[in-house]
Amino acid sequence: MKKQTSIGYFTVLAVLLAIAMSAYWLSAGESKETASNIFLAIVIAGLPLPLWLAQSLPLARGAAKASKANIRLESPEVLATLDKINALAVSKGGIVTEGKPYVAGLVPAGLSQGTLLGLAASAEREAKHPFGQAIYQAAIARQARMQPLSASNEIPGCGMEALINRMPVRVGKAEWLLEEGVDITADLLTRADQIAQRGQSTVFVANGKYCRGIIVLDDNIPKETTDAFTQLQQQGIQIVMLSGDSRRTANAISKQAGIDTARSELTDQGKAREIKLLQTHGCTVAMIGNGVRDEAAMAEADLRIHLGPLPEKTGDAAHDIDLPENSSIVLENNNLSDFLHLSKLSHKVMDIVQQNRIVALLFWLLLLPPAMGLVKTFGGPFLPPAAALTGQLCASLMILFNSLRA
Ligand SMILES: Nc1ncnc2c1ncn2[C@@H]1O[C@H](COP(=O)(O)OP(=O)(O)OP(=O)(O)O)[C@@H](O)[C@H]1O
Ligand SMILES: [Cu+]
Repeated sequence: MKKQTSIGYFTVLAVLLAIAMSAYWLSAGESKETASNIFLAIVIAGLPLPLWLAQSLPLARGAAKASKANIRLESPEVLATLDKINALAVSKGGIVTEGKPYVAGLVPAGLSQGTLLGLAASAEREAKHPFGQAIYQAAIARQARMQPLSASNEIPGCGMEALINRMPVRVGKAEWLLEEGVDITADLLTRADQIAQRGQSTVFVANGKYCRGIIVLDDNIPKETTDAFTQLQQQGIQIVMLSGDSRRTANAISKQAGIDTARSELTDQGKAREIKLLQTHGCTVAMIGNGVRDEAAMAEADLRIHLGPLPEKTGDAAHDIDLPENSSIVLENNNLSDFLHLSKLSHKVMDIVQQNRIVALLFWLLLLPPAMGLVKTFGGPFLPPAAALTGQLCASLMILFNSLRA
């Protein structure tokens, strides 16, 4: 958008300059015909067509290349922003990790493992959070005995509460259970800390006021993901993980994944604040988020990246590409290394834009002074409009061919 208005400015300037100079030469005794030629030559030489092509051609070329690699861009201008990105914010679940958590251990307190799992799964039956779903699936796989629930309520960022046998059963993070008045023994809290230091997540299960144990959840970190992080860091992009999980778990995972900074125990709004904080520190931030809970943070980021294929088309052809959650970039191959390739492409494209702008500038410097009559003051001719046109075409062609290298 900004580019568009500056193109408009340059056009107005060229016309004003043309009027002023032809009026000047008319008053200096030149014929009307010469004056109108001067007017034409200045307008043609001053038109910002090459300057406009300088950016739009390489960007369009880059966007076409990206599209071939199954990378959808909101607009080609996304590449210009991407060139400036120096921080990448990522969510933990589903971005750093595979996003397929599984129950990796049970730490019951005074009951059997099966009973603990069955109790938690009974509460998690309708859970949306991947942890809840993993617990429910594990209980089915292990044929743990489940009880009917009369009501349940999932509290985002905290856990699940359900009414089972007229008793409130809660499954979630320790801080939340403690707030709800649940007693958690120091021993269990220590166990959870030790588990978290391995990069696993823990959720506590409470029946009424009593904590019945811990469920340990694990989620793999794909090697391709850590490789992509390393290479992005080599390109000068710092990786920041934003997580709702505990500090110990988040720190351990970020260490395993080779991530620079981890921010943990964050709410939706907390994640959004972290993005703003990065920006006030001078960072241009891209974010790869995960689902509805990251929408607030995504909205703050300079670039919003969606990892994974586009949702099925609903059949209305009104929008040719309907990017989810206002994404700027969709990596349809669900591959983080595509972001790396796109980032490299953006640097190449913007280098070419820079060269093109120099070409456009040089031709201006070459054409405008003679068109204005600078050579005439030294006894030479005015620049004929046809020569101005040839010069502009020449600049545009040079820019076109240079842009093909993108
Ligand atoms: N249905 C649930 N069952 C059990 N625990 C839950 C549930 N929903 C949330 N929690 C607890 O709340 C914590 C925070 O959840 P949140 O969705 O904010 O982050 P996360 O999924 O752990 O991490 P990230 O945001 O990095 O992917 C979880 O780590 C978990 O302990
Ligand atoms: Cu920074």
